[in-house]
Amino acid sequence: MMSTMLDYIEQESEALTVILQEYQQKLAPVKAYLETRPVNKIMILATGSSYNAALCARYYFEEHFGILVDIKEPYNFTYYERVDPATDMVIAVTQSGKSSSTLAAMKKVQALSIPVFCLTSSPASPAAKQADGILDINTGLESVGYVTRGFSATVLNLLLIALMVAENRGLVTQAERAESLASLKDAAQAIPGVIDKTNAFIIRHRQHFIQASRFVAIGYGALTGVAKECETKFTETVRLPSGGFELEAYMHGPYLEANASHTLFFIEDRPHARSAALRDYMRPAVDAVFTVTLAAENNDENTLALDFPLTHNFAPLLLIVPFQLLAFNISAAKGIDLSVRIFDDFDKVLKSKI
Ligand SMILES: O=P(O)(O)OC[C@H]1O[C@](O)(CO)[C@@H](O)[C@@H]1O
Repeated sequence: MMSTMLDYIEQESEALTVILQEYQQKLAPVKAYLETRPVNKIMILATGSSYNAALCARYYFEEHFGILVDIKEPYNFTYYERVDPATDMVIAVTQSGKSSSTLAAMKKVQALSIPVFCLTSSPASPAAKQADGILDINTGLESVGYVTRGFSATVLNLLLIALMVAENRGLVTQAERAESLASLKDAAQAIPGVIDKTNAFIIRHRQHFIQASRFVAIGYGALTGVAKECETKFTETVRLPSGGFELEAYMHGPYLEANASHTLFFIEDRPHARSAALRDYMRPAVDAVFTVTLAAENNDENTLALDFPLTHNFAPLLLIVPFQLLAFNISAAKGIDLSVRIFDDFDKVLKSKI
């Protein structure tokens, strides 16, 4: 039987655990490259969910270790942008390995005699073949195009690359490295519990989610990537207007569209004063505000409290799961069959995937 999006979400815990066990082999080209030069600045080329995954991981590089990261949309990079001469390493992230814009951007970098790594779920794909080093996400491809397991696995691989670069540069002690790996393992193993809590939350608010007509997710720091992936996943599956915003950016224009038909999600790794202030301000203006947080229960029925403290930069690994489940459940409740392709000739006509 064909796997569903729900099957892939349920496989995340095991998939992340395997990645943690095997990343030294799967990401070996990174280690070999680091032996040739120290890396201080990385350029990531990615689009869609892969771009969102890079947003989730970037602050572990940057805020935690001081390793600079530029994330670029491949199409604009190819036609309008240049490589910063300070760039030490280029990683193209494409789960399918078939995104044409990412492939074209890789070729532009390589034409400058700069090597490009490809982080992909498909080591036999065109982008992987084009790469100077293949970094295997180590999950295999998903038969459902609306990736979930692959998204979480991409975030984890990028976090592990950050750790490898930091280790090479002497930015992390062996004790901190071991502690970080243990924390990532704990997070992977916490996913089944997150799924249970989310299922109870979805049952509680099912009627609301089914009739909602506009979804907005708001996050800060690494959680901006979670908000953006909520936008991507809801748009792809629920197929209603859905937006994902950085907290402060939402306050500069987007809030003005709010009305009584909006459902707002606030994404928090712990109690966050600025997020709470915006939530309190917006509550009377919209249909409902929900909070998805790693903090403990607070008796608010509109809060999904995962009660699993985690450092900010690892929080996306757990906080994305409720949005993946919401996307699956709301689309199912609306009778959308995700196994039926729509716009079936899109790639053939637009050639966005080869
Ligand atoms: O990571 P990839 O395979 O380059 O895909 C990027 C994006 O393209 C899509 O597959 C749509 O074509 C999205 O679902 C995905 O986020």
